[in-house]
Amino acid sequence: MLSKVQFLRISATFCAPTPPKRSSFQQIVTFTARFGSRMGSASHTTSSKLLFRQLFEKESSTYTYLLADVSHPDKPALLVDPVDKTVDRDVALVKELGLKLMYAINTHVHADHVTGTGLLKSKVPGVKSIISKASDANADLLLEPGDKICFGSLFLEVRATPGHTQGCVTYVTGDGSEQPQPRMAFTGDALLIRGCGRTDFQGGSSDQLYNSVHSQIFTLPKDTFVYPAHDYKGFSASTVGEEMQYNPRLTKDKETFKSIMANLNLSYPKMIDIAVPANMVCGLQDDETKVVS
Ligand SMILES: N[C@@H](CCC(=O)N[C@@H](CSS)C(=O)NCC(=O)O)C(=O)O
Repeated sequence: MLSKVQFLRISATFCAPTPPKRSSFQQIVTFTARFGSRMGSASHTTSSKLLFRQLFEKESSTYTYLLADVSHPDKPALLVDPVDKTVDRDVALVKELGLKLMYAINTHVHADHVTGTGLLKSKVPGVKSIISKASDANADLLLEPGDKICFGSLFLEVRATPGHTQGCVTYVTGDGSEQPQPRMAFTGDALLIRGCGRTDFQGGSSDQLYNSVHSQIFTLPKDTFVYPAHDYKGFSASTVGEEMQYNPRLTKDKETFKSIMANLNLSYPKMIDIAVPANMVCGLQDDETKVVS
């Protein structure tokens, strides 16, 4: 029997070049982009076939992202960084849009809110939870850098971007003619718009975060859209080029960055003692029937 990690590796290998088949992922189809956000429609276009929604949870200022391949007969979908408090909204939206939710994915073990992953698994049969192996958290599928998450003909690739936490990853839409253009990077808390995640707990390291952003995100094409897990300033999206030019922390040299991060003087997130243990089991405690709320 294959382990979960082996399963993912095989999916990744077969994902892009596999000719269309009838079921689940590993399919190559075409898609139509439909954008929306809490601040109105995003002002950009991407390749057709992709349905994309940016959703917001106001207490923790968290963005959740819904992506689906609507040209595929099953309309396979995934949610990035769902929040427990807004799961009912997200499930209703998935239903209204006629999507088949396959994956509930986290960019990292959040400290400020409980992930919606566990609730989604209990409310939508068949949904698989996903997080990085480096997070040491439990989930159905544990990712390593380079792995791909396929939904229909589309996929996200996994880039390791530790520094805010040890297991942070950034999910980037695929590179290829059938994938959305410009590319889209779901950066979690590694890169925020004109900011970045703090580095003072959960194995955080400003040295590592600087390296992660510069090597894994700032090397993407400049027109790549940046979609973070949080925003505290009223922004909804940025681009790699914009952040390379205007990010007040990450445009500095590494030593200046480290000094900025060491002097943020932020108070600990209010929910940290509840959120971290709950999120280490993807929002489920003990077993899949006991859900943290
Ligand atoms: N006040 C909020 C927590 C705000 C916070 O610390 N945000 C984190 C991401 S969630 S762990 C962060 O990295 N912020 C960076 C920054 O520069 O603000 C609460 O109590 O939940």
